[in-house]
Formats: sequence, C-alpha cells, structure tokens
Amino acid sequence: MKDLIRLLGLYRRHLGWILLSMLVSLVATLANAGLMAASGWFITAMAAAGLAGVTMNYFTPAAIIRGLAILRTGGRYVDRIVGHEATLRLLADIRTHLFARMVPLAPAALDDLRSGDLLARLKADIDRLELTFLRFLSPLTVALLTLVAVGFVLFLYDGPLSAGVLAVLLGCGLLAPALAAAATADPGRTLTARSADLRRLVVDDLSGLMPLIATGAFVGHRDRLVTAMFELVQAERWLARRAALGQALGRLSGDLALIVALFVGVPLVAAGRMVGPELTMAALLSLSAAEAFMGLPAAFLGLFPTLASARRLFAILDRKPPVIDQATKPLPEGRDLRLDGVTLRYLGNLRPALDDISLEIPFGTHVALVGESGAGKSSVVALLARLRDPDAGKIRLGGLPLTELALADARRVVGVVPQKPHLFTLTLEENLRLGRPSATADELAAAIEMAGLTEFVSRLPQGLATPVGVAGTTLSGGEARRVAIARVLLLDPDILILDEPGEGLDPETEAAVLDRVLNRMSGRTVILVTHAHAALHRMDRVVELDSGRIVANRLP
Ligand SMILES: Nc1ncnc2c1ncn2[C@@H]1O[C@H](COP(=O)(O)OP(=O)(O)OP(=O)(O)O)[C@@H](O)[C@H]1O
Repeated sequence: MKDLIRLLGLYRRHLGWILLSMLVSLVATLANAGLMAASGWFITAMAAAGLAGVTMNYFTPAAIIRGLAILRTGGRYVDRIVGHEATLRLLADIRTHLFARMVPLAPAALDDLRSGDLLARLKADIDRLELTFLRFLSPLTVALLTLVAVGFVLFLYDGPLSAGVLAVLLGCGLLAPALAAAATADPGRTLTARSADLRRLVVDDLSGLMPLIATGAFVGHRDRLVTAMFELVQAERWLARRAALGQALGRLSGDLALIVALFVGVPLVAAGRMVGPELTMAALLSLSAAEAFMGLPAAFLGLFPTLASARRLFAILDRKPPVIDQATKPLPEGRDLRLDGVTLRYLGNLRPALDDISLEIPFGTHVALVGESGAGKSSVVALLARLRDPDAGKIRLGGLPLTELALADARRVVGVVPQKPHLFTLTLEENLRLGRPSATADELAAAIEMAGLTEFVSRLPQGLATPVGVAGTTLSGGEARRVAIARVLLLDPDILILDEPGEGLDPETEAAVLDRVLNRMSGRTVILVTHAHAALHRMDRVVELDSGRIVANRLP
C-alpha cells in the first residue's frame, strides 16, 4: 500500500491529464450503458405501443439513441487518445526523473548494479508502470463511478432492485477478481524479478561472450538463462490462468446482474410499480454496467508485478549520492592540492582503501603515485576527481575543501584519464570533442599530436570521421587510451591526473606521449599513477602507497 501511494505521488504532476482521461473514459462507459438501456426501453415501448394499437413519439428516443451512439464511439476514440497521452507523459516524466537521479549516483553508488539491470529498470520496469494508471487506477475509478450512477438510476425505481444489482456487480465484478489477484502476489513478484534477471543475464552474457566461450563456462551460463526463462514462463502461465478466471467472473457478473434485475423487476411490473419497457431498460442497464468491470481482473493481476517494478525504481531513487553537489564557495584562485587525514572505506570491505593519508601537492608539481596493485592509487584519483568523498579528513583545492565547491567548477580544474577510459559509440572526432565541442581544428590536431595519434589518424581512410565501434571496440586498448588522453588535453585542465596511461602502449610510445604531455603541462600539476619506473625520472616527487597508507614521499 505504501508503495502504491508513493507511486501515485509520482503522478501528481500530471493530475490534469489523469482527471481528463478518467472523465472521458467515464463518459464513454456511461454512454454505452445509456445506449443499451435506452435502446431496450425504446424497442419494448414500440412493441407495446404496436400491440396496443397506439402511436408514440419515436423521434425523441431515436435522437437520444443516436446521440448516445455517437457519444459512445467518439468517447472511446478520445478515451484512447487521452488515456495514452496521459500515460506516455507519465512514463516519460518518470523515466527522466529516474535518469536524472541516476546521474549523480554514477559510478560510485551504482557499481553493484550491472548495466543490464539498470537498463531493465529504466525500460521494462517503467513500462510496467503504465499498467498502474491505464489498466488499474483509471478502470477502477470508472467502474466505481459507473456503479454509483447505475445504482442511483435503479434506486429511482426500487431500492432492493438497485441493491441486488450493485451486490452482484461489486461481488462478482470487483471483489472476486481482487481476491483472485491477491493470491498472485508471489507469482507477480517472481514475474518482475525473473524478467529483470533475464535481461541482466542476457546483457551480461552477451558482453562477456568471449571469456564465456574461451573458458567453457558458456554451458553453465546458458543453463542459468534457461532456468530463469522457465521460471518466468511458469509465473506467466500462473498469472494467465488467474486472468482467465477473473475474465470469466467479470462476464458472469453482467449475466448475473441481468438475472437479478429480472428476478427483482418482474414482480415490480406485476405489482404495477414498473412498466415493461422500464424493466427492459433496468435489465440492459445492469448487463451493460458490467462492461466497466471487464478490465479489472487484468488490472488487479498486473498490480503485484507493477508494484515490484515500482520498488525496484524506488530502490534507485532512495540511494544516497556518493557526492553532494552543493556549492557554497566560488572557485578559489589557488590550485594547490592538500589531503589532510583522508580515509576512504568501500562498503563491505573490512580494511579502509585509504587510511588517514596526508599529502601536499603544490600547484605546478608533477607527482608520481606508485605502489602495488590494491595499494589505493585509483582511490586517491577517485577522491580528487570527486567521484567519491572521503569518509574522514579533508581534501582542499587552493585552501578550500573540495566539498564546498561546485562539482562542475572542480571538474573544470581537474582533468582525469581513468584506468579504463570509456569511448562512446561515435566517431573519433565526436569522442575527442566531448570535453570541448568548440575546439578548433588546430587545437584538435595539437591534442592528437600530443597523444601520439597523428600517424594513426592519417592511416584511417575516413580520418577523424571514423566511427570507433560500440564503446570503442574497433580501436586497440592503447589507441583508445590515447584518444582519452587527447580528449582530456582538449579540456586544458590546471591539474591533470593520468591513471596508468601507459597501459597497452609500447615503452617508446609511452615515453614519447608522456614527454609531450608533461611539457605541455609544465607549470601546472600532473599526478601520474604508474607502475613504470622509467617514467619516474621526469617527475618532481614520487609518493608511494602501501595498503592505503603513504609509506614514502621522495625525490625520484
Ligand atoms: N568499488 C570498490 N568497491 C569495493 N572495494 C574497492 C572498490 N574499488 C577499489 N576497492 C578496493 O580498494 C583497495 C584499493 O583499490 P585501488 O583501486 O585504489 O588500488 P590501486 O592501487 O589503484 O590498484 P591497481 O594498481 O590494481 O589499480 C583494493 O583493496 C580494492 O579491492
């Protein structure tokens, strides 16, 4: 219930569309019931008049029937349009909202989720929310209002007649499907969980197909997929059976309502409290009112998978961003970096990744960060790039804590080439220009030259217009890394951080690229995370980390 209320809260911004959609749907439903009732009344009245040999005014009823028929057809058409407009607006809004909330979470607060899972949340889970409004909220409201309207009309003739028909419609059309659906909470949850699993497994397995085939683990993964699919089908079959039962009950409610109306109405006619055409009208009104309940069984059944999807979205919305962007100070003049007693602890790790480290990096210094794998070098990079904030201690830029500066300001000053740079499925030039779309052709050529890519680009028939493939797959690891270096150089940062820039490069290319980059950054700060001892002689200081602590801060 809590989740449903929270979900409905997300709809608030589109209340106008929602109310309009429900109103149109109600008008179409009532027009249909009215059409049936008026037609029944008219045909019976005409027959009775014919038998009695009297004439009656048939123009007015015929006009009313025609009017109701037009209203019903037009209403259903507009109902579809407005209903879908309302739903699509809602979904687009929720999707944008979720995406906007994901951005500050990435990457640190999302690294436990695989991309397939995130995609499933953004796409399938949000799509399923359509069911809450289009197939649950609106039909339920319309059904209840139809019930009130039909109950009121019948009550004008007779209280027990109204009560009998209402009891059948409520019991068979609403309560029975609701109870049948209540038993489906577990398969409903399974449906959502397994379809998410399936998407995640497929995306994950397809992106890791090579190692799966190479290691022979493919068979195990395929079996996992088959099991997830089997469970999904089981849950769907279960739900489909319940849906069929609910549909049958829905249809039965109309027939039963008709029988009850006749059962209570015939004695009323015999007692002279009702005339024949009115009985036909009451009976057909009861029968057609059941149409408002036809969609409810499916709506109730869809509720549990939808709520499970909603919970998966709330789980993302409720995550705390790893860094809070709340600028309280403008960017300072100075560019000195200073770490004071900085500690960083990853969730689930017993040992802190960085343990009370203090370090000064005056502006213009070129510092190498060295240490064994797992020593904490990339963790320092993550803190300086503000992908995370320390659990204790402070990092200052120009004397001001990084946490008090706008993220955009700090990131303009600090440029990072991460250990695993990401290239987008764009052209080489588009990838390079990401950081600075306005870069001139000369600036682009200079960055390419510094990253040692000039010869590589000149060999490409399409040059800079060459597409790099999905996430840069058509480039070698070393080429992709150099594209990332050129991209950051275009940003022209005051502080440049290079995390293992030499990986994938032969020693000569690495030395040449590093030489050019360091020359370009002369007078500005460079922090170089490296295992390569050859590069150290070009640095001002070498800081050595071991198990999250600084064990040496020396000249090269
Ligand atoms: N996202 C994470 N979640 C949990 N633990 C992490 C995470 N990232 C790093 N760690 C752990 O923190 C410690 C420091 O890792 P870090 O990546 O900073 O080391 P590193 O010195 O850069 O290693 P390498 O040279 O292999 O890149 C390691 O024990 C690592 O397992």
